[in-house]
Amino acid sequence: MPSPSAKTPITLVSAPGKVLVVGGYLVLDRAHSGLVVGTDACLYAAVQTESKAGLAAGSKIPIFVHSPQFESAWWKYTFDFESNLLSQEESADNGTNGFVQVVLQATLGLVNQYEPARLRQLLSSKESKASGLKIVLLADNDFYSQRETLEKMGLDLSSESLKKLPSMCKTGTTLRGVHKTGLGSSAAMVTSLVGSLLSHFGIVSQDDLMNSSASSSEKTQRSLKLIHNVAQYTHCLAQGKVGSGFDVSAAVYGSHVYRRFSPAVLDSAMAEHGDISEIKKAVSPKNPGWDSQVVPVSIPPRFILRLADVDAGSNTPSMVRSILQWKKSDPERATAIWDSLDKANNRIRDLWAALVDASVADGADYNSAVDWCAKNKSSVWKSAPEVATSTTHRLLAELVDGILNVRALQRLLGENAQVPIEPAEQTRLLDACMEVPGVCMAAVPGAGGYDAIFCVTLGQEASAAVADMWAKWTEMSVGPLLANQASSGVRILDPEQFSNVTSLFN
Ligand SMILES: Nc1ncnc2c1ncn2[C@@H]1O[C@H](COP(=O)(O)OP(=O)(O)O)[C@@H](O)[C@H]1O
Ligand SMILES: C[C@@](O)(CCOP(=O)(O)OP(=O)(O)O)CC(=O)O
Repeated sequence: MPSPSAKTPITLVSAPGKVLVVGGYLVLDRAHSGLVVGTDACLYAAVQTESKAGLAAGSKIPIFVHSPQFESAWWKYTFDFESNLLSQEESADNGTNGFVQVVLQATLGLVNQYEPARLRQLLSSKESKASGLKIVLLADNDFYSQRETLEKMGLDLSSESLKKLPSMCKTGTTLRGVHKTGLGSSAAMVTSLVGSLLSHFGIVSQDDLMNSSASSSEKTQRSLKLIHNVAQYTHCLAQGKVGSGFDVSAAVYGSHVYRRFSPAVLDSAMAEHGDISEIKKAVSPKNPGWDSQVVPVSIPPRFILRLADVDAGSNTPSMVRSILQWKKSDPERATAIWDSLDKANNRIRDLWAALVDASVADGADYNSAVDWCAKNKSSVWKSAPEVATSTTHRLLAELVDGILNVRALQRLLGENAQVPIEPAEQTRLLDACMEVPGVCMAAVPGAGGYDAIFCVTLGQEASAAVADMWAKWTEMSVGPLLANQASSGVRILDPEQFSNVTSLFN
């Protein structure tokens, strides 16, 4: 008879997806910032310490990682706390998961530096049983295209159909084969896994991940910063490059205005990634080299962010390469476009802030302006007489001009660099979105291309009208996502509220 397993509570941590509303390309340079919105679609990492009979005593901790939504997605590792080395022992189809591997190696190495006794305790033999870690990774459906699943179920590509899918449903394919929707699965996965491991081993306290926000206590800020720094480092290592990091920052802090960190902060850790003491120094919240800035933003009341993927797909790294190459080859023209785009992007950020202020200063004016604009096309807002009398009405009309200006500059950049940032097919779709009454913003997020679009609508009716238009659009297949904007970043959840997660640990 095998002896029953002893288990610790499950530590469950989630991290949101992202939409870079404005700031694509510019945010790669610390001189400029980007406005990033976090979504209520999240990645989840659940960790449990499991002690089982039959595990060999020694210095190697067995780790089992499973992504049950994918085919062939489990990996077995051991972490040796004497040598600080992670080894992959076995996996489905001999596959690897570079992101998971790098996070486990660095985060367990750090736990072993901060609290060596915690890892050793795992293997201290109790009744001849040693312990291992079981980790389950899950994602909300919006991270991956559900087109094929809906097709197999005989359902159309609509929000109503998506709502019929079980939450965190199986994708029917592998991690390599899945079509992503652009919410940033790797950044959210890395952040949730770093957060759950650091929290499981008590390196950051669970309290710090409950209601954390950019305005929380100094101790909470330190915990978030540690998770941020480890997640940025491991994400860069797994990607093999140091990007702007806005996606990891959104996964940690939720919606904000982001200014990137100077890449030099990771030089030593990236160069000698085997040396855990260098990594510890690099990721320390006290390391002054982390100069990224996170300025929280509120999304104006009654704004609804709607997202869609267009299932054509663009290669962001190659677009980035081409844009930067062109920038180098034509610095004068590029600087002029960069400066204009920077101003246009900042204008959007300022208008959002002014609209939030206006909603507080005169709620009645705010609501009546939003009511009126929600029923009319954005092209007529600025010629309505209310522009002269209502602050909110004027700001909404300026926001429309603002996003049209951003789009025009993105097209100009694309034409100059010969990169399809807002290709003609997307222009036609976005123009049609702006024609729907109550739509105040529509553009391509992030790097642009054929990946996705976002719309900001005033209220549910406009949102439904946009979804209707997408369903009828024939030039490209427009797949709505269910996600909305959300304010929270990385956070700890009560596993009891997620029976679909806890059932995977039985
Ligand atoms: N649910 C998941 N479980 C395990 N790994 C995941 C999961 N989702 C994403 N990943 C990791 O992230 C990688 C995808 O990263 P990438 O291609 O950069 O996409 P994205 O742009 O969505 O971040 C996958 O190959 C895998 O290593
Ligand atoms: C070009 C960028 O500034 C923004 C890219 O944003 P996306 O949201 O398009 O990113 P992916 O999810 O990787 O496709 C590159 C960067 O900042 O890293």
